[in-house]
Amino acid sequence: MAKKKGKLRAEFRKKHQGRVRKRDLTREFRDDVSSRIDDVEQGERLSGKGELTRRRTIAGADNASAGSDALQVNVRVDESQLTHGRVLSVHGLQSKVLADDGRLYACAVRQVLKSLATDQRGVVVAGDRVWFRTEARDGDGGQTARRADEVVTADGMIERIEPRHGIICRTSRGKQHVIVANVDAMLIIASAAEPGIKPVLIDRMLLTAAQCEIEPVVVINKIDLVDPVHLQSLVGVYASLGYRVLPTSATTGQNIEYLKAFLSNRQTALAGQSGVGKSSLLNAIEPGLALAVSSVSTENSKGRHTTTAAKLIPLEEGGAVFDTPGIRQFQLWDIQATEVAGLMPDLRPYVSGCRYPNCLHLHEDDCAVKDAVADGRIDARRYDAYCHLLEDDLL
Ligand SMILES: Nc1nc2c(ncn2[C@@H]2O[C@H](COP(=O)(O)OP(=O)(O)OP(=O)(O)O)[C@@H](O)[C@H]2O)c(=O)[nH]1
Ligand SMILES: [Zn+2]
Repeated sequence: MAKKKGKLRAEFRKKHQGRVRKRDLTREFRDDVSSRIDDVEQGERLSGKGELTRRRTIAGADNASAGSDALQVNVRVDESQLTHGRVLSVHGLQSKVLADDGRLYACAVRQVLKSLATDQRGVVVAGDRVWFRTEARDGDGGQTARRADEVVTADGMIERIEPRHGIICRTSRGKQHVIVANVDAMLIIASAAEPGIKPVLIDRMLLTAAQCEIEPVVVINKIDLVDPVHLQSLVGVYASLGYRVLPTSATTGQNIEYLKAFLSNRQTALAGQSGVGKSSLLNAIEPGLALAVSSVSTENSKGRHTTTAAKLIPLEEGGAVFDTPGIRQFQLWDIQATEVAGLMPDLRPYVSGCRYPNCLHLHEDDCAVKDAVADGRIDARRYDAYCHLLEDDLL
């Protein structure tokens, strides 16, 4: 059956020279591959059993002021015939998918999903939850570009991508590219010393987490190198804003068990500048990861900085972490100057009190945010960080 469909698909692709557009979804094609797609939002009924939803695939899926729309395709299929899994990584046209039963598959993506997405490159990303059809190994030869250390047991064809949450995007040449999806939490890792703590970096990452609607946890690693008393005021500021702050030490094991439990039921992205101890923390949490982590950290630096492939690493105790160079060196992405204050919980309550609706809270008169800084309701350091962020990155 799978083979027959594959053949039909190949014929159809050939006929349309590999490019299938929505208007090409004729009855002929749908009958051929039993693909029934229902464009619910545009009210354009093509058949009765599927849906095409327009969703924002931007950082912060529901953030009305950031980024552009992209099509995310949801083809409802008979799931009893399919296997469910998580995409660990994407290599060209192949995705490595971990099925719920622990088997690894090398999957291609059904052509109709690719053709209905606006950005074919981003049709499936690490972290995606997918339904796929398993295929015989000797099928259509989808066994290329597999790394030697990956034990892939079978091939598959991704038929459905579940709706995403927690999307992290990158903009290049004016286009949004989804890097990872279904990020439940973000560890914003700083170190108490070597390198010393940089609150501005923490603030930036907190902004991005807020924009992506991802739960942040501020981890202050290498706590063994300092007297914790010196960190009290900084920790106090973040804690008073409602952020979870966790002092850790990969060396002494402080709070490693807590972190382990936290990671065990989530998909978590790790962010933080080089040398703060991201790999060391992961190794402390799961010593068995040593190889995978050190192979990232010990590659020559050129290789390490040029790779942009996102990878989801499943953990023994459940949960998984994203290892993504692009997220490690967190930059501000796709944030407009006017939305920054609204993403900061301490500034947000005052924004509506400003005289000008588009107030940037810098040099404007009658600014409620500046008034709150002047009488101590907003921490001066946080306001200072806000001004730097705007002036250095966004204006
Ligand atoms: N004293 C102390 N040293 C630590 C701790 N965690 C990590 N280190 C050291 O800090 C250095 C950098 O640690 P890594 O784990 O490689 O840091 P990283 O954040 O993964 O760095 P990149 O891979 O460059 O992004 C290593 O020499 C570690 O031994 C800690 O809790 N305490
Ligand atoms: Zn203002």
